[in-house]
Amino acid sequence: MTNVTVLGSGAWGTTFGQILADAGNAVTMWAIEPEIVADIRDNHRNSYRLPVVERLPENMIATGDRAEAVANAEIVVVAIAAQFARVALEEFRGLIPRDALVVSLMKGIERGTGKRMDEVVREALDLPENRFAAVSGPNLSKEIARREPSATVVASTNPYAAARVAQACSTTYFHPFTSTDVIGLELCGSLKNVVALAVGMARGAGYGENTAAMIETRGLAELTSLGKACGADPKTFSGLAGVGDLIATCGSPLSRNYTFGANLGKGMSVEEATKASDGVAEGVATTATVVALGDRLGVPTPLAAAMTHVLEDGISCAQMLSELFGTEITAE
Ligand SMILES: NC(=O)C1=CN([C@@H]2O[C@H](COP(=O)(O)OP(=O)(O)OC[C@H]3O[C@@H](n4cnc5c(N)ncnc54)[C@H](O)[C@@H]3O)[C@@H](O)[C@H]2O)C=CC1
Ligand SMILES: O=C(CO)COP(=O)(O)O
Repeated sequence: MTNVTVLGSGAWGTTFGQILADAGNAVTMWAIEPEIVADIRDNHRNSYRLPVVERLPENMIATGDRAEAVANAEIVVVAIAAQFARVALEEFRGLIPRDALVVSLMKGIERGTGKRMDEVVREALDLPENRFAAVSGPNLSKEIARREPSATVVASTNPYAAARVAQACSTTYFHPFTSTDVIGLELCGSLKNVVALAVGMARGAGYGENTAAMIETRGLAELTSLGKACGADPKTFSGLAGVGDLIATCGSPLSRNYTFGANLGKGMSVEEATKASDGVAEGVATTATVVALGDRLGVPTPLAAAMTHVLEDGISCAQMLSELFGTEITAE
């Protein structure tokens, strides 16, 4: 049994807390929202972010006090909306025990700095690389909350840390694999959200399988070239965190990114789609950062660029797809 604290009690944070509790750990949930803390603590529910679960496990408690939340933690898991991760984690600086591992579940890139979540978490907490791990894979929270079988990848440059975190979240229905490719894992999780926005948009506009397959395949190529230029292992992109997560996210209305895109495709504005979203659609903030990253590395990012025009200039799905094609005929 390990003492694990989860920072952020949204849909995925709470679901991951349930996995950790099912795996036999003592789980403490922390949230910035007092009503969520009270609901988990008093009712064993998170009716705000995860109503699909009738009763959360008994070995899962909650507090809104930062110092109390992490005082005895051996593993600290971070599941906060990516754009708020830095500011939220800076409040925990100096509070987390010196030997605790810190794990990011987040799938996004920080706007302004263009930094991945492994960089943001380590900077905010002043954390050495060997105490960091990231978890990413085809993990739609509502399915896993119902304990449907699924798998994920735990990556750390420290194989001991990856193995320890994988052990802590291994259950009969949730199977973690390990990896040392943190950069690849982070990029897969963040960039697939941009692809899911585009596929959702095409679906919302009424297009079928060919269009979806085209966006997914070209999106994967874009994600892989960017990843390679950043030093990622290309194998990661064909694994669970890459193709696996693309299949899950681009194919399911349970994905907030897919649904956000679908709402745009049906004619909603970005503001309307944001209001309609059931939680954070990380791809919205990540899209422009992908274009900037591509520009910096000299890697073309036509899909992210076309989606930036959707999000910033309101172009239609048909215009987005025609931008994606371009006018030049090239080798695949
Ligand atoms: N929902 C899912 O199926 C999955 C989500 N993820 C990733 O996990 C991360 C969290 O996702 P969800 O829990 O589903 O999102 P959510 O929208 O349900 O919850 C977001 C969380 O961020 C917290 N937050 C926002 N601003 C904050 C601040 N300033 N200080 C402290 N906390 C703050 C909220 O309180 C909430 O707990 C995202 O990066 C997402 O991409 C990864 C895998 C699966
Ligand atoms: O990352 C996810 C599934 O693996 C969840 O996707 P959304 O954030 O789009 O809901």
